[in-house]
Amino acid sequence: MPVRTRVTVPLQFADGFATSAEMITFDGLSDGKEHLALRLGTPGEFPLVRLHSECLTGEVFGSQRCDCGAQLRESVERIGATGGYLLYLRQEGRGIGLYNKLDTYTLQDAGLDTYQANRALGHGDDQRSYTVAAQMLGDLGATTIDLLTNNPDKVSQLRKNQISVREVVPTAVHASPANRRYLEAKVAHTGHTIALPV
Ligand SMILES: Nc1nc2c(ncn2[C@@H]2O[C@H](COP(=O)(O)OP(=O)(O)OP(=O)(O)O)[C@@H](O)[C@H]2O)c(=O)[nH]1
Ligand SMILES: [Zn+2]
Repeated sequence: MPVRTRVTVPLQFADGFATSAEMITFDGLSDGKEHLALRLGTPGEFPLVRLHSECLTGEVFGSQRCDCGAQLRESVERIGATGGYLLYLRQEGRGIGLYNKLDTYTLQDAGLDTYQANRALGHGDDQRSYTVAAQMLGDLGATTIDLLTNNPDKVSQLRKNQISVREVVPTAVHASPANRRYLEAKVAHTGHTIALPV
């Protein structure tokens, strides 16, 4: 499954941080979606990698209900400094899609947590598979990596798919009054390693 295109794109974030990324596309990804890899800095023997799941509300519009926008911004800078890859995975709403995610927000506003709301609408807690991410890393020749995440499921799924995760590097904690319940649910429910301030 080959790399299709590599093209350099200058980036500038809302806070002024500027860098550039090589954007990499792929032919024949197993789920047929347009996942994207960003090569940042100069990847060494053990590139720093983030599997980042799409969140249109958080990343495009700055929604404060989650930490996705801040994590994306942080990841680009940190990976660029170390050298590695950010895989931008088209897995909106932990795999249920944008409309379904917004439906779950209405239930969260009525008191359910993020996982209860998914289940109430007939979805799984987390429908993401990282098989395609492992395929992309294989194509990039990045099969022994350090992984930037607080999500233990990303680590275990990659390891089951022939990616050797040497070190798990936590992201910063981007807590705010608006996303605190969401982060607490992740810690309680899926064992995310997020040290929330008391
Ligand atoms: N269903 C649902 N999805 C959400 C909600 N809030 C955020 N998301 C989605 O959750 C995903 C977050 O992805 P990631 O940034 O990879 O976060 P993560 O799984 O916590 O893992 P790390 O950030 O690596 O620790 C994105 O696809 C968001 O769209 C929610 O309340 N409900
Ligand atoms: Zn989000």
